Amino acid sequence: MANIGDYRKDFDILNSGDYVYFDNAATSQRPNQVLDAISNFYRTANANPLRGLYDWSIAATDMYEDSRRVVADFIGAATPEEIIFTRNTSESLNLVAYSYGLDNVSEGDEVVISVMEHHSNILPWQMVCRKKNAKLVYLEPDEEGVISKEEYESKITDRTKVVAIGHVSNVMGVTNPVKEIVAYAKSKGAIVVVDGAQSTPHMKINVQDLGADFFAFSGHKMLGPMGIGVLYGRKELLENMSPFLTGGEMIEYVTRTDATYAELPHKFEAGTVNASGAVGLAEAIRYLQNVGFEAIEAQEQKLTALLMEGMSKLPYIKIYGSKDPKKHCGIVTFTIDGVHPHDISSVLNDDHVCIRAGHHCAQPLMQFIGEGSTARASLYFYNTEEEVKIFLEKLAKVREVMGYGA
Ligand SMILES: Cc1ncc(COP(=O)(O)O)c(CNc2co[nH]c2=O)c1O
Repeated sequence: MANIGDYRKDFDILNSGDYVYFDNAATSQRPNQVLDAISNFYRTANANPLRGLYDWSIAATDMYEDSRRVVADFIGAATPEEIIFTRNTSESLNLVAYSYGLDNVSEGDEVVISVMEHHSNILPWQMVCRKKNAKLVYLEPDEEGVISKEEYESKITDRTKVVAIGHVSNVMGVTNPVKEIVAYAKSKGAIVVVDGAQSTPHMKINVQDLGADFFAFSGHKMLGPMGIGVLYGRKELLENMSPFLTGGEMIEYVTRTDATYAELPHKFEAGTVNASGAVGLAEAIRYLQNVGFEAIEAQEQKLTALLMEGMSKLPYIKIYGSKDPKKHCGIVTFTIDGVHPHDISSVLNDDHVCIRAGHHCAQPLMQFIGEGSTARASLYFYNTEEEVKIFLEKLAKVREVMGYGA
C-alpha cells in the first residue's frame, strides 16, 4: 500500500518550485499519467472519432467509448449511454435546464435550489423560471451551511417540478444531505439534479444509490484536463429530452426541413468531440481509484484539521462553515478583520502561496453570509503538512504587511 505522500512525485508542477497550491476547489493539478495519456492519444490514435472508417478513426472511437465506460463504472451508472460528455459542470447543468427544464416546467410550477449554489446551478434555473413563469425557491442553510430536514421538507412541495442541489458547497465545504433530499423530492413527484463538481473529486459517488436523476461534474477538478465534463442522466429521461446543441455527429438523417437524431448518448454530443479530454479523464479516474478515496479523505481531513487549528489561533480570522474539519471537504473559506480578501490573496502570492479570493461564483451565498467576498484555501490529497505550516506562517504576516499591528 503506497503512502499518500508517494503520489506527489507524479505532479511536476508541484515539485518545480516553492509554490504552495491551495486553490484545488477551482481546479486540481494533473499527474504525469494523465498528461501522458493525452499525449499518447495524439501521438498514436489522433483522428476524428465516431464517423471515420479507417484504422485511426476507429482507434480514436474505441478510446473515446472506452473512456465513457470508465466514467459510467466510476459513478455507478446503469449503462454507458447515461454518460454525456460535456465541456464542464456548467454546460452539463445548462443541458438539463434547457433540454429538460424548458419542456417540463410549466407556469405556476416551482424549482427548488439552495442559496449556496454556484452560479452554474442558479442562472440556468433563473432562465427556466423566467421563460416559463415558474417560481424559484431557495433552501437556506444554518450558520454552518447545513440544510435541515425541516427546511427542505417545508420548501419541496407538490408544486416542485425540479430540485437542483449542490452535493458539496464550493464555499462552505459542507456536504448536503443529497440522498435524503432526493428521496423526499421524489415523494413529491420532482426530479433531482445534483451538482457534483466539488464532491466527485473527493468521495466515492454512486448515482443510483443517491437516486439522482441527473449528476454533473468536471474533469479538471479531479486530476483530468480542462474542457471535459460529464452529465449523468437516467436513460428514460434522456431518451425523452430534446437535444441541447445540434450539428454534426448527433443526427441520424437530415433533410432540407427536418432531422432525426442519433441514439443516446450521441444525441447530446454535437460536433467533434473532445476525445483526448475523455481519455485524460479516464486516466484521472484510474489514478484516483489507485490512490483510493479512503486515503484521499484521510489526508484531506488531517490537513484541514491542521489548517483550521492553526487559523483558530489568529483571533482576527473568521472561518465559515462547520467548526468540524471533517465537514469541509478540504475547503476553508475565511476573512481577516480589516483586510480585503483580494489583498489577502495578493500578499500570500508574494510568498508563492496560491489561494482564491472573491465571491467564488456564489454571490447569493455571499449576500446570505453578509460578505462581498471571502478568501478560500482548498486542499487536495497531494498537499502536505509542510505546506500547511508554510501557509499558516505566511497568513500570520498578512495583517502586518497590510500595515496593521501583528
Ligand atoms: C459547486 C460548483 N458547481 C459548478 C462549478 C462550475 O464548474 P466548471 O463548469 O468546471 O467551471 C463549480 C466551479 N467552481 C469553481 C471554479 O473556480 N473556483 C470555484 O470554486 C463549482 O464549485
